[in-house]
This record gives sequence, structure tokens and C-alpha cells, in this order.
Amino acid sequence: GLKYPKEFIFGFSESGFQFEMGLPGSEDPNTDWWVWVHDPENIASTLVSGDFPENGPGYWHLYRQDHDIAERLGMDGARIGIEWSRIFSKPTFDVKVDVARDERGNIVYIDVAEKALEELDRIANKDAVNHYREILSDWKNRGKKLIINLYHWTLPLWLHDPIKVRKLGIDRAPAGWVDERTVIEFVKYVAYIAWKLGDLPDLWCTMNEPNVVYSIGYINIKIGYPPGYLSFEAASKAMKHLVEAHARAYEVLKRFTNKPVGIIYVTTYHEPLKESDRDVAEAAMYQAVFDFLDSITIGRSMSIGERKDLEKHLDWLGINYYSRLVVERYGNAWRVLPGYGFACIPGGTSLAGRPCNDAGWETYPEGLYIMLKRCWERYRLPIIVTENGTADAIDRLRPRYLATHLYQVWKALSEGVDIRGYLHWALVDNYEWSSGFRMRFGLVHVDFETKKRYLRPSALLFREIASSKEIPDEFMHMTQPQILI
Ligand SMILES: OC[C@@H]1[C@@H](O)[C@H](O)[C@@H](O)c2[nH]c(CCc3ccccc3)c[n+]21
Repeated sequence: GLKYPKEFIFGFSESGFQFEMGLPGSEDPNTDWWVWVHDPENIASTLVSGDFPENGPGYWHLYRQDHDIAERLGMDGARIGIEWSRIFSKPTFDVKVDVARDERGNIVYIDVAEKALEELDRIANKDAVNHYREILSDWKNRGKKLIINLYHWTLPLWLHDPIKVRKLGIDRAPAGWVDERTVIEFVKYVAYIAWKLGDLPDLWCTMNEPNVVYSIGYINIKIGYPPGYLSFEAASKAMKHLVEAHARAYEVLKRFTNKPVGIIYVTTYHEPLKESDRDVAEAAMYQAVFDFLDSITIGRSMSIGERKDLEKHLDWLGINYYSRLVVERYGNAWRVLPGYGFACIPGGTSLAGRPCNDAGWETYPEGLYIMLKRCWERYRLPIIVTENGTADAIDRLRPRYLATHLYQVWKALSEGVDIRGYLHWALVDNYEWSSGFRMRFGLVHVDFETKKRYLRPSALLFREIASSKEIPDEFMHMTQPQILI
């Protein structure tokens, strides 16, 4: 069979808003996403599903059970999220911190002193801090690896109120990442978590897919993410502030811990239909993937210019991979071609003959290999595949999706890419943002009425590979891409 290194991690990734709620007492109504998915206008217009996260899998109370299942599936690592809004459900603006700026007014340094931490400790929700310690310790006490992720799209309502943005406009409402103050408040929150829980994680991650927050919230607003406010200016401000938030958080984490600090990013392979369009595909991929990561590694990018204060602010890179995008030249820009990648018919077959999942995403495992190679050659940082999976309620595609993508990881490893682990998205079915419970990504099926968990066949495939850290010969027939026509 195909062997992985003996210390290679197999595991799962999780986020607070999507997994925690489900049983009474776990509700967290103090976020932009909460008000967004409960908004009657958003539901009536079908911008959001009408499902509610408070009917989710209930990880807040059922975490021991899910950790038991993860252990049973041979998992030895996890990325687990902390919800900022649970820690600080009220504004932290009044806590004083030192902020330094460069000659153009960019925030180049934030220091959270002991005095500020004590003030934050008086405001913080201690029950939430203690409950996260219980959840994270339960995983650690099983001898498992732990990555704490500090931000996964939800913002405290006092920082971002998307309904007020829609009604009053971006300049007269709490504007989230468009507002520079969010950078400072984020760093206060990060410093506080490092101070309170810094003994627990093996690795830190500042944020999950910042590019999704600014591109879907302010540009591709039909997907239905808050605030659904079309503005390129707002998108570019949000991007700049997310880059700075990562870098200033990186520095403050280093003051409390010597553990590696990374970021998780969605690395979608952008491919031209015709080779003569390769230049626009590369330009599209640069804008979607490499621009942000260049900003925080080489300190220089098209969107941020030259920013020495941002360079070398990344110790490891989390790669989320699901599918590709196929693009073609369109005037002096490009457009996405329907029928390929993320732009397919749910449950259909792509124009390349590949099976497509319940979300209409084409199975394209080769793209994972390409992005692993591209990111390794560009940044030479240790990589963890922090999300990979497919929306597939009846598990018709997931077994082969799993085998083909794990094969591509093995192939990149065999060519010298420093990949430390593979975290599947997801362990159990969960709340898929504006799609609600319609999209099921779990290796494990959840009955959201009873909260009971059921193993899908691909959970057993995962267990075979994870527990032996090998793709056995008997599975090799499933590792090559599936072409249906
Ligand atoms: O859609 C599945 C998962 C989400 O549940 C995770 O929270 C998020 O990290 C995540 N990112 C992606 C890939 C990029 C994407 C984002 C939004 C919508 C469609 C694709 C897929 N997923």
C-alpha cells in the first residue's frame, strides 16, 4: 500500500457557529451570522435557508461523544474553533492598548499589556472560557494533537451588525472588518485567549479563509453571506484589515507562546479551459489565493503594496481544498465557466465527466496535488490540509472522494512537499452557513431531531486508512480520478 509518515496526522476540523449549538443553553445570539440567518427578509428572499444553527449537532454539550467517534475512526488531530462572541459578548473598545502606526497611518504594532489583560478578564465571559478549556482538554487528554483556530467568519454583533448595514449603510452601522477598529479588538481577543488557554494547543491558527469573508460578503453577494453589501471599496478595506489583523495577532501570540502560528486559506485551483488563457487563470488564482498569503510572508503583494511590517508572519499554512474553478479570458479580465469546478449542477456530471456533489461541486482531486505543490514551492512552509470533503448526504461520492484526495496528498508527500496532516471536513453533519442543513459534509450522519450520530460507509474507509496511516492495496482501485463519460 501507500504509506504516510508515522507522525502524519489524520483528523477533523470544526468551527463554533456550525457545530456548537443544538441543545438548550448552547445558543450564541451575539453574532452577525446569527442575526443574518434569522433575518425574516433574508429568509423570505431565500438568500438564506431558513434553517437555524440552534438546531445543529450540539457539539457544545456532545463534544465527548464526537471525540469518542473521532478516536474510533483512528483520528489523532483536530482543528477546533473558539467563538469570539462567546468570550466578549459586550464591547471591549474601552480597554486601552498601545497602537503604533507608520507614516501612512497603517497599524504596524499593537501591544496588549498585563493591565489590559486584567481589564479584559473582568469583562470576559468566564463560563465560556472554562467551557472551552473543558472541550479542548477532553481532546488533548486523549493524547491528540490540537490546533486552536481563533476566527471562523462570525463577528460579535457589537462589531458587525449586517442588518443595520443594509438599513443604514456601511458608514452608519457597526461595519465589521471594513472598520479598522476591528483589527485592534481582534488582537485584544487573541491576546486574551493566548493568556487564558495558551497551555493547550500544539498549533495556533489566527483565522479561517479571510478571503471568503471579504469576497462573499462584499462581492459575490448572491451566495448570501453577511452583510451582502456590494462594494469593491468595502471588500478591499476588509481585506487590508484582515491581513493586518492576522499579522498583529501573530505578534501578540508570539509574546505568550512559542507554538507555531498559522492561517487557514482556501486554495482553489484556477485552470484555463484553453492553454492560451493560462495567463488570466494565473491572474485569477493570484488574486484569490496568493495575494493575501504573499502579504503575510514576503510582505509585498498587489493589494497591499510594500509592507515590511507584515513579512515573515506565518509559521505554517492550512490548505482547504474542495474543487477547482475553470476560467476563460473575458475582455481584459476573466470569467468562471459553468459546468466545471464549483459551478456545476448539484448531483450532476461536470463537462469534464466528473461526478458533482449535492452542492454542485465537481470532484477534481488533481487540483489538491497542484495546490499543495504550488504553495510548497512558493512559501516553503509546513502544510496541513485543514479542510477537504464533499456535500454528499447519501455517501455516494465520499468514499472515492476520500481515496482520490488522500492519494493526491500521498503523491505530493512522495515528491517532498512537507505535509504534516489531513483534517477532513467534516466529522459530523453541521450547519452549512447560508445553506443550512441541506448540505451534509459529515463522515458521520446526524439526525438533527434526536442528535444521534450514524456512521456513513466512508467513515469506515477513513478508519482503515487513518489507523494504519496507509492506503492499503485493496483500496488502490479507488484512488484514480473518476471519469463518468
Ligand atoms: O462549505 C464547506 C466548508 C464550510 O463548512 C467551512 O466553514 C468553510 O471553511 C469552507 N470553505 C470552503 C471552500 C470555499 C467556499 C466558501 C464558501 C462557499 C463555497 C466554498 C468550504 N467550506
